[in-house]
Amino acid sequence: MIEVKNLTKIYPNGTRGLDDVNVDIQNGEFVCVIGLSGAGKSTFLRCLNRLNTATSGQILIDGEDIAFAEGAKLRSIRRRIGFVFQQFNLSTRLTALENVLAGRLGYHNRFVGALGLYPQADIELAQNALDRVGLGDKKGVRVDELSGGQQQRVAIARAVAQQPTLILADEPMASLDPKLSNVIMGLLKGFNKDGISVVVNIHVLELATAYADRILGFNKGRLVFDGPPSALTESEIERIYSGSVADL
Ligand SMILES: Nc1ncnc2c1ncn2[C@@H]1O[C@H](COP(=O)(O)OP(=O)(O)OP(=O)(O)O)[C@@H](O)[C@H]1O
Repeated sequence: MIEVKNLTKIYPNGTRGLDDVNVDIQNGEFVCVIGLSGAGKSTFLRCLNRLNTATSGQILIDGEDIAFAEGAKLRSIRRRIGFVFQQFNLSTRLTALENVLAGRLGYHNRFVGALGLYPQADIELAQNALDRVGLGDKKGVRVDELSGGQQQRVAIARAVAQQPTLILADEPMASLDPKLSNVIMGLLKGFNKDGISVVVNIHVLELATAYADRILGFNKGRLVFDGPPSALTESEIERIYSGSVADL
């Protein structure tokens, strides 16, 4: 369970990326985060796994506050959180399997990755993850020879190979042909059904309402909606999307 309390992020230039956000996310939930560009969706996700550090507040993951954790404590929490980026963040000169194996790095010392000395159990886990995203036959292919959609599926397999309790996905379809949106959301939903909590930033409202158990709506760094898709009335949608992008 994730408990976010009074989370505020003020960037060095004074922008409030997050403004006093309070939210609990239960184990196994599929949460979609919506809002205009600049509303704070990425800041929220990046604070949850500490790619960004908040200015104040708490982030309790299973009771442990990670908002300002460092060193071994941060590493041990982070390895159970998979992150899927808009731009995939793969090592393009490595194969699909090597990229997925990188999801295991948090479990080993630094020589294992550098020398490619992954245990057989990791190789099987990575192969299974690639099979689950439908790319088992591409394991030996360099990822720069794969399509964007295939690369994002490799990135999802890497996150899954971490054996995470939580996957965070920051606009995972934004760099892809819209036709692939349902493929990516479907994969995330499948892993969610296995018990992994999923939080996805998404700008397509119809996809958010189709897949989410719960929607979080941000506006100018503030959480202005928290509820199931069925509670997302026209007036709530207006509240979430009020203000122009230029104001933010
Ligand atoms: N590194 C930074 N330095 C200063 N301001 C930043 C930084 N990163 C984000 N911001 C600002 O913080 C606010 C929230 O940005 P954030 O990227 O979290 O929004 P978002 O909802 O994810 O938008 P998008 O959908 O465009 O990615 C915006 O006003 C943005 O300009």
